[in-house]
Amino acid sequence: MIVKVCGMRDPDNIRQTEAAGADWIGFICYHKSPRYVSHTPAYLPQKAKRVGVFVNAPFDEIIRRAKELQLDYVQLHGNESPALCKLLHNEGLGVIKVFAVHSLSDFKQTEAYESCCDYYLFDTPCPQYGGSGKQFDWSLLSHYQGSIPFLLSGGLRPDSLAALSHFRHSQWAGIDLNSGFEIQPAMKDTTLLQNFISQFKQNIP
Ligand SMILES: O=C(O)c1ccccc1N[C@@H]1O[C@H](COP(=O)(O)O)[C@@H](O)[C@H]1O
Repeated sequence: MIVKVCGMRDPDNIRQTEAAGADWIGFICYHKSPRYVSHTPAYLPQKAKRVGVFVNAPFDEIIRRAKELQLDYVQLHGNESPALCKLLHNEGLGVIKVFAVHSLSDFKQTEAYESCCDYYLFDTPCPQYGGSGKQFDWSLLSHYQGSIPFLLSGGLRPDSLAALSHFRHSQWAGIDLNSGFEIQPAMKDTTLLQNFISQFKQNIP
């Protein structure tokens, strides 16, 4: 299982999060977010994959930030088209398309992205596009029958372990941790993260 920790910008906090066992570390490149990363942190993850989070950004901006932050993946939270995903994929970037899950009809939209995405991320709908701190109804995911693996996101917290241990889906590939582990926006509690990640990986390998 992949454990992604998102919304980071402080160099020491990034280093400690990587040491805590995060497989992927995310940088929010959306200027309206309180976790916005305006410049390249003095430390970038070396072992963990680097993920940039965007909301309706133009192709050129995504490519510029991908170079600056040495991104492995781009995570797209807006109305990005399959054509844009394809262009980014052709540039050598891994593509994670995000879908806000309101109802089972939302899974229909995923079909158009199957040939251009590496992962999907299912998140809670919110006006700010992400970082809501709220969980959605995971039982809706039983209606997702696509071929692309997905990360589960939205409001995961230190006390989510029990619920995660009961969750099952053949395409479930990982989780995304964000505001539920913060001391303040963009600063994670790395002791909480270390405990959570080690228990998660022991129980759900
Ligand atoms: O965290 C943000 O501020 C943010 C803003 C805009 C788009 C995405 C954002 N974060 C992503 O939101 C999800 C869920 O976060 P949370 O656990 O509910 O706080 C996660 O994928 C973050 O990458």
